[in-house]
Amino acid sequence: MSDQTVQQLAEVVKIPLERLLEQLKEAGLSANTPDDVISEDEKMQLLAHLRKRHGKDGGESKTVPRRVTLERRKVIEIKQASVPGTATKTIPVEVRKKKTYVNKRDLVETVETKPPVRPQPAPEEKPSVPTAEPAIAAEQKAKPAEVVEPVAETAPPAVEARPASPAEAPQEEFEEEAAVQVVEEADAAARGAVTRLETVKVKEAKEGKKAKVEKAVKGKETDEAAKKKISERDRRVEESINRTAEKVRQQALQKQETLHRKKQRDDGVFSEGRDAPRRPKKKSKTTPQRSGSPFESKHQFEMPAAPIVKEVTIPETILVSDLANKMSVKVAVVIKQLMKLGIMATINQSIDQDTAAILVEDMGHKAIMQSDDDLEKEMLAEAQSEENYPEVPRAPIVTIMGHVDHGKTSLLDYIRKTRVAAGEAGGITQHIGAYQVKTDHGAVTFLDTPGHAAFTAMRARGADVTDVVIVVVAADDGVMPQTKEAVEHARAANVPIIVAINKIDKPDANPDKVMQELSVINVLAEEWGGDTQFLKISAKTGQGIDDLIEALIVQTEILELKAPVQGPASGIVIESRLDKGRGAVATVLVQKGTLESGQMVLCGHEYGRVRAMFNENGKAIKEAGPSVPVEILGLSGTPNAGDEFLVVQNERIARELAKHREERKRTTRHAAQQASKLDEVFSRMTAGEVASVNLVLKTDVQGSLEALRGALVDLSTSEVEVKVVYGGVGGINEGDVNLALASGAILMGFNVRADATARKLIEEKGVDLHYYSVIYEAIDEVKNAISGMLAPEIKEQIVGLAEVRDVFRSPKFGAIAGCMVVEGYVKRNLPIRVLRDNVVIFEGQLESLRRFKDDVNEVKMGMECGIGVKNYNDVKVGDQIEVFERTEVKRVL
Ligand SMILES: Nc1nc2c(ncn2[C@@H]2O[C@H](COP(=O)(O)OP(=O)(O)OP(=O)(O)O)[C@@H](O)[C@H]2O)c(=O)[nH]1
Repeated sequence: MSDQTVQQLAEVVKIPLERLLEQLKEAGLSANTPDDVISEDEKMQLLAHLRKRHGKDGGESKTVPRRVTLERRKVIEIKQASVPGTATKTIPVEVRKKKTYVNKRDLVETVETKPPVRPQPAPEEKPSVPTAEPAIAAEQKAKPAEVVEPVAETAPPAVEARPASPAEAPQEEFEEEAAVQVVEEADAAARGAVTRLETVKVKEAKEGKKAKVEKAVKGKETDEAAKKKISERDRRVEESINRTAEKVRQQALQKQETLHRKKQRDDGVFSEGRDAPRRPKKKSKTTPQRSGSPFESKHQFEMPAAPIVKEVTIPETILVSDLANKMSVKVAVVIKQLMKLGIMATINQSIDQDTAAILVEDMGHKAIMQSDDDLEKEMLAEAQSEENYPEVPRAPIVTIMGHVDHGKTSLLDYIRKTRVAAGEAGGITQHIGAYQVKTDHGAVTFLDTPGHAAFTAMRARGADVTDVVIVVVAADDGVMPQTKEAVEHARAANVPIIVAINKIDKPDANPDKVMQELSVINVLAEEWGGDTQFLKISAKTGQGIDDLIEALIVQTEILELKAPVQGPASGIVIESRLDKGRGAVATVLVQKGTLESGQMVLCGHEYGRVRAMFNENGKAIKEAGPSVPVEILGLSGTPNAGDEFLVVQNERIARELAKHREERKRTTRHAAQQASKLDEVFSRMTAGEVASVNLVLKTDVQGSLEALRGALVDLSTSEVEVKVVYGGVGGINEGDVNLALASGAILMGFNVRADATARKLIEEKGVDLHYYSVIYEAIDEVKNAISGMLAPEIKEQIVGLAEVRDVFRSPKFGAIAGCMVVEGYVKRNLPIRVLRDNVVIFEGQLESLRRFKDDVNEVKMGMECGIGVKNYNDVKVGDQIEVFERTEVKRVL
């Protein structure tokens, strides 16, 4: 561009001449008339002045400083000759790198890479006092600017006021779209947050979204429309967030409610099984809330305003913990209540039905008594078919008893050998605890457990299987103590007796003597006017054995033994064992119905499907009818001999019943222990429960047995009968305990003690055992028990037991027993008894108690000591010294 006059310049830049002259003057230029020539340099001088002045005035200073604050902005001056031959022009250029525009505090400038959009003035609002500056700067537009941008402030207002260029319009749309997208993203983020049930995150998303939206929208424009958009988006975002937050809250509430219910269930609020209120069905996700606030469903369980009266079913015995559970209270509460009733019980202790009932009523609930039998009957009724099947005659079940060596085993062997093995040629005879023999008149089943001990042990477990007892007496030996025991045990069980006088082949056999001796104990032969069949046999030669079997058949006819053949089987477990290869093997005796292979059976507290059945010859069989012993495989475990077995319809019932029995076994132990206590005779008598007091009596000598038996039986009144179910001489053994258990009897030891095995059983089963050393004490106690006048009891407690291992003679003390204390402790000043074979042979005091050379007061279990017994010098090795203590116990009825 060549030099111009002021007039020309004014025309070019389109400002009044006067104004230009004035500006020239202000700039200190010499040109002051319209015709003065202005050089290029002067033009630049004028531009610089104007710029300077604008900077001072503010004009665009509001925007400039914001921009110049950008550190990366670089202003350079480019010298360029716009027209060849003319002087080069200096163009100030501001270089801004896009990235460096980021200004965190002012987002408007961060987003923009172009000059900020200002409110567009209407064309007439053009500045009334234009300056030369824009015109000069406008020239820069022509220059190439790929990497540089024109300085924003050099753009004339007209340029700024023009509508957005076509290039800017899509950019604007894009930004709007971006903003919407941000909103959508935020929404999506919020939805994502909702699904994770994280309210906090939702909040964050909310804030994040807002910021983004603001950024985006502000970056675009700040006019009213934009604000409206922002507020509209804000509202939408807000709504979306609120919606998601609401969802989150509802889900949290649902979760809370579920937990609340679970806790209530755990606390036992709904612990009443079937009676418990049903849980409301879980709402499906799509099901809308019924109405109102989402908190509506939170408290479906409301604190009751009045105490809840529960109907508490109480079985015969119940564990403290179970009782607490049934009343939905803590165990500690029940224990406390029991203490108030004077009962100290622990959580695992079982209490009887009456106590439980009192406690339940005390706690404001209703007690419903339930007998275990009822419960089991109910379950059994469900398990078994109700149908009554016709009964047909069945084989008798026979047990052989007798004294040692009188020929029980020989008799059984002979019968089995001749009858079973012969009949089942090739079969491998095996011991399965019972077997059946076929005769011309019918079959007979023998229990292969000879002896009254096994018989009574079985009875003690509640299994009265035997129909007939054969008492074997050796003709050359006569009636012996165990012969009498056998008779008494058979009588206690109310089982008819057949006497087999064995060894008749022997030259010194004297059957008459046997008959005579038996008549003394009231076993009278038919030919002597009695009702007992006597057979003379020889287990060795087989003489008379056919007659014996025939007699058995006759007895069966008299007894009219019958059982149904049809229907589900039931019976008794004879014995069981665990076989390495076959698992649990049980011999069962079918009493009713027919047992078939493949059926589900319940045996005591074991159950299982019968995988296979074998008879006594090891032959697999498919079914077994009444009185048939059979070995079965497939049970879950080994049941006890004497357990009942029965066929049930399905496994579920079998499992439930087995579990119930197991539980009952656990809880009824305590109850069983109280079954036959002398203390309770009167109360049970008055309650109409007992009409007889059964006693098992063991004494030191025959004389005291007879005296005691007679005196005790004489105590019988019109209301109660005192029965000595068994009386014998000698220490109390396992058989005696089993007999007492089987016949609900009280055990009495007169100057005798129970042996170790018997003591263990007594403790385990809780049999009531009383020791006496004076006859009238025993008589008085039974008398008082049945008359309800129980005097304070002088209770003897055995505190220790020492075994004599050696005996020394001392000139000073006489016989000194070198002992080992095997139970409890030995105390010097306590009374003692000397026992020989569990029979009391001396009662007195200790003279000396020593450990090594020292006199001591007490010696504990596991220690050795020297004992001198006062006034007794006959202590022998193997004797026992029992130390006891007498305490007075007040009786409570
Ligand atoms: N002469 C003869 N001897 C017999 C007879 N019965 C058994 N014996 C013998 O008597 C002895 C004892 O017989 P067992 O059958 O073992 O007697 P048990 O009663 O079973 O004996 P325990 O099992 O110890 O109680 C054996 O030596 C038999 O051989 C018989 O009828 N005549």
